[in-house]
Amino acid sequence: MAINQATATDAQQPVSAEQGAHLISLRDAGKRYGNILALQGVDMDVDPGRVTCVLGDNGAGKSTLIKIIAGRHEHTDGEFLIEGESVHLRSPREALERGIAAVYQDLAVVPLMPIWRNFFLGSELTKGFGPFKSLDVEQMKEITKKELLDMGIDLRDVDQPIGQLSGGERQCVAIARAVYFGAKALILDEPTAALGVKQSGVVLRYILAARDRGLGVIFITHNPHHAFPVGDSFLLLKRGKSIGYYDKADITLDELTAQMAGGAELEELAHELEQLGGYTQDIAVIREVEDDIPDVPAK
Ligand SMILES: Nc1ncnc2c1ncn2[C@@H]1O[C@H](COP(=O)(O)OP(=O)(O)OP(=O)(O)O)[C@@H](O)[C@H]1O
Repeated sequence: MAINQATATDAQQPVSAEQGAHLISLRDAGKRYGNILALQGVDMDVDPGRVTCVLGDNGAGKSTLIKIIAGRHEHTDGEFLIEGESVHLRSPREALERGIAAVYQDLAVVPLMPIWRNFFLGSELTKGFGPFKSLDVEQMKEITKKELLDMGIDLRDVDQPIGQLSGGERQCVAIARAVYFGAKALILDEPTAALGVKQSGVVLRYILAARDRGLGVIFITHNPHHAFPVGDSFLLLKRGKSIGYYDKADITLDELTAQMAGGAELEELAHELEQLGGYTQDIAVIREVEDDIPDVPAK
């Protein structure tokens, strides 16, 4: 199997603030918690209008990576650059001020509040002055409706409680919200992990919509079948280390799946089982389950 590992683009070139710099770059980046090395040697780039996928199993280091980029934990090794400037983010607010928004799996929504209220939560529009100041409900409803429609999300009624939406729809509202509030980079933390095939397809479509709006999207997932159709580049993590960084042109879905499943480990297991009494069929079944590709709706 020939896999061309992409050199982390321009990895060694000096990037001085600015022109031609990537929106986000990590160079040999890592994170230590005391003696524990949670993440090491990560090179990746995020660019406007592109989807960078981060794949890895449990404990691979995905959460640690998000925490660094979203400003929740400072990196301890290597470099983190935003538009060419080397940074150490100290809070999610700092990340937001630099245009990096994160949408987490357990979305912070108020289920009983209407969709429009959740859309503007913490950034409510007001009208009038002084004692006559009040929430501009009509405008907030109108903007919510328009922004959702612009992303291709047609919800009948923005007045309904957000808790009545499906998990996938809620993720989509969060994506539209980040786009409206001017995010340049959007981190999506396993947005399809808890969803069925159909809902996952819906979320994947909005990932592409955010990309088409010019955002640099970082899509965290453990599912290569979700990553491959929407991704432009793929960072593979395993036990806190980068095991590959590929451009789409340099890897196929089968190769990505094999890398994720630990192709070599599976072969070894097949060999061992065979010696124990020929259970190679079990391996075939494992592979079939892994090949269960969900439908991704056309853009
Ligand atoms: N605060 C911490 N202190 C010490 N070790 C940590 C801390 N956070 C993460 N780790 C360790 O770093 C490694 C990577 O963990 P991380 O949570 O980033 O993986 P993950 O890919 O997000 O896994 P999962 O999908 O299971 O959430 C693990 O070995 C974990 O035990």
